[in-house]
Amino acid sequence: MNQQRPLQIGVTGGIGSGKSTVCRVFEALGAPVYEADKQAIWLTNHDPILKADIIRLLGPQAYDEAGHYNRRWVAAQVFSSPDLLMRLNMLIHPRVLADTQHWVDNYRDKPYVIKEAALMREAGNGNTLDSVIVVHAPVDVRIQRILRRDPHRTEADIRNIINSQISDDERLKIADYVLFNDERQLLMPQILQLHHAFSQTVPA
Ligand SMILES: CC(C)(COP(=O)(O)OP(=O)(O)OC[C@H]1O[C@@H](n2cnc3c(N)ncnc32)[C@H](O)[C@@H]1O)[C@@H](O)C(=O)NCCC(=O)NCCS
Ligand SMILES: Nc1ncnc2c1ncn2[C@@H]1O[C@H](COP(=O)(O)OP(=O)(O)OP(=O)(O)O)[C@@H](O)[C@H]1O
Repeated sequence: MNQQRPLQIGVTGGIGSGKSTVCRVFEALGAPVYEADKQAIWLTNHDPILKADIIRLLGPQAYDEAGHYNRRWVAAQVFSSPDLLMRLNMLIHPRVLADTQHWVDNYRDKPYVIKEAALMREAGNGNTLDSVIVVHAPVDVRIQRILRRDPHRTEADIRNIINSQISDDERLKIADYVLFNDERQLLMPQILQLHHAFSQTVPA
């Protein structure tokens, strides 16, 4: 396919909805995937200006003795303080957005690329995305999945994170497509349908 740029597709969803699971399937189908949350963490450890900004915002405990970003401690601070979370987001997101644009340039020959992120249009990501997929699952199912996957988190921790994120109703409003990852509907056929559609669409 000879086109100037790939379609940029966002994948978002609440904690435990199945964003990463969905992205692994897109990847197996040949789509490059940018994992914004993971890349954000990488930047907190490798971008010295960001590191200094985070220490200024949260204090030296944001990094452990070896100088690594202290995710558990930071999570305890920001997921119980909307103001701190917003300030942390404001430090991290401009860097993630810039990093994404460089990344996309590597894939001009692909029909579409995927950007997985906890925050989507609410973090300004929407400006560069052609479509947003919301992965949706009921809260109770998500909590059970996270309790199984992350033994260090309690149900109260998970509910705190859910309350720090936009509501399911708000998230569904920004969706161009919804993937239902509940226990009733099969995920694969839904993903395959989107893969075929994106593979045939030429960006405007
Ligand atoms: C807050 C931090 C320390 C929590 O780390 P921890 O290892 O405990 O959790 P993890 O990263 O697995 O995230 C837990 C859940 O919260 C979501 N999440 C991550 N960051 C955010 C955020 N800023 N706002 C809302 N939800 C978020 C994740 O998608 C996941 O669903 C860490 O996620 C972080 O530094 N986040 C800021 C980076 C960011 O803004 N990511 C989004 C980039 S678009
Ligand atoms: N349809 C499914 N059936 C059973 N388990 C699933 C399903 N979808 C996801 N899971 C499991 O649920 C857990 C959460 O899924 P995943 O990590 O993909 O969610 P996420 O939205 O990326 O999570 P986070 O918000 O924490 O980044 C994982 O252990 C995953 O294997």
